[in-house]
Amino acid sequence: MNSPIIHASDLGRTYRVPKKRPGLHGALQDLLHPEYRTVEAVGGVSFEVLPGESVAYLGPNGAGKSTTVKMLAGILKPTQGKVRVLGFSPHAERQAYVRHIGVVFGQRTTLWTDLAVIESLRLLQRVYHIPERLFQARLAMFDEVLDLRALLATPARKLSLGQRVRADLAAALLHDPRVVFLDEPTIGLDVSVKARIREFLRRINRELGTTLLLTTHDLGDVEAISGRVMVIDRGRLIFDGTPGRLRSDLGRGDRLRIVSPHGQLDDLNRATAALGVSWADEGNGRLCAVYDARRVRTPELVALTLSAVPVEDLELREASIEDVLRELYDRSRHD
Ligand SMILES: Nc1ncnc2c1ncn2[C@@H]1O[C@H](COP(=O)(O)OP(=O)(O)OP(=O)(O)O)[C@@H](O)[C@H]1O
Repeated sequence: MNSPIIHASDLGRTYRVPKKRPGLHGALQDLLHPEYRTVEAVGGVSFEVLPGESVAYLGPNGAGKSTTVKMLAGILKPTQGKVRVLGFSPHAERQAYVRHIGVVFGQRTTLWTDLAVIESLRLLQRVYHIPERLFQARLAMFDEVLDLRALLATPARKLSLGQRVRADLAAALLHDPRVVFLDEPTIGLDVSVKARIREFLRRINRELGTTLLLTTHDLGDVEAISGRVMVIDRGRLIFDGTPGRLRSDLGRGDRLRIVSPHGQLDDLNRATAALGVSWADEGNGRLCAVYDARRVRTPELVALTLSAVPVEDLELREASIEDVLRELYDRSRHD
């Protein structure tokens, strides 16, 4: 049995932020006698990650995702709990630790902005003592999916966002790290670059066994890359499981939509009342039932619907991960 390579136990982080007092007098007071309040970004999360896993770390804006990634990557020191990755304490042993991990931030580059991409990669080759043969082999592999060669001579500051993220991925993975943390790697990218990056991450996870932990707001990333989803909200873990379990645990939100210009809402509601399903009129002869496929058998619902009204067209849609997450966030906010 594989033992975990990431251990987070009651891991938390607060920030001290200066209070702002109103008016000119307040501004002067802030300057002379600053007062602080404490903001809890991550309130104590516990999880473990096995080698070779690909984990999506999801949550609404401000949930604490980036803060967690920064603590895992050794950039931020936790204010609570414990974290160990690959046997290292990331912040305390940062210098030795960074040789074993890769970090990619979609929103900012880790390349030297004035250097041509190849010069940055050559510098990293020296930092990580990568033999020339291996360096060339890795470049060739990256080039296959990321189409890197075309970018090598360009300084990072002149790259488009999509080109820059591709170069950043190459830089973060050059030393063949065992774990890679990615904070919104596909943010702002067009569909074709996104597809390329997803393919690349899938390959390094499947073929090289690289462990991935990525934050994203793009559920396409989750479907394409991750076998496990962790959801954080207001600094707390509210879900940890497979994308399939995320859907089945929260199966509500499945939809049956019909086109029935002559169908009566009352007839439909009467026919499906025993199942506890009610219908909404969406206009133009379209009628929709939102139901929970764990409780209601879809074939039975369809049969009752077809016997109640004349149906011209029928469409079934499973709850998407997006629907499910929305419900999860709503539920967590009302707890
Ligand atoms: N340097 C900082 N100083 C003060 N507060 C901060 C700092 N960084 C983050 N926070 C606060 O901590 C909380 C969590 O922020 P974090 O960036 O980790 O969330 P996130 O889930 O990554 O959000 P997003 O999806 O918007 O990127 C937020 O309330 C944020 O305002």
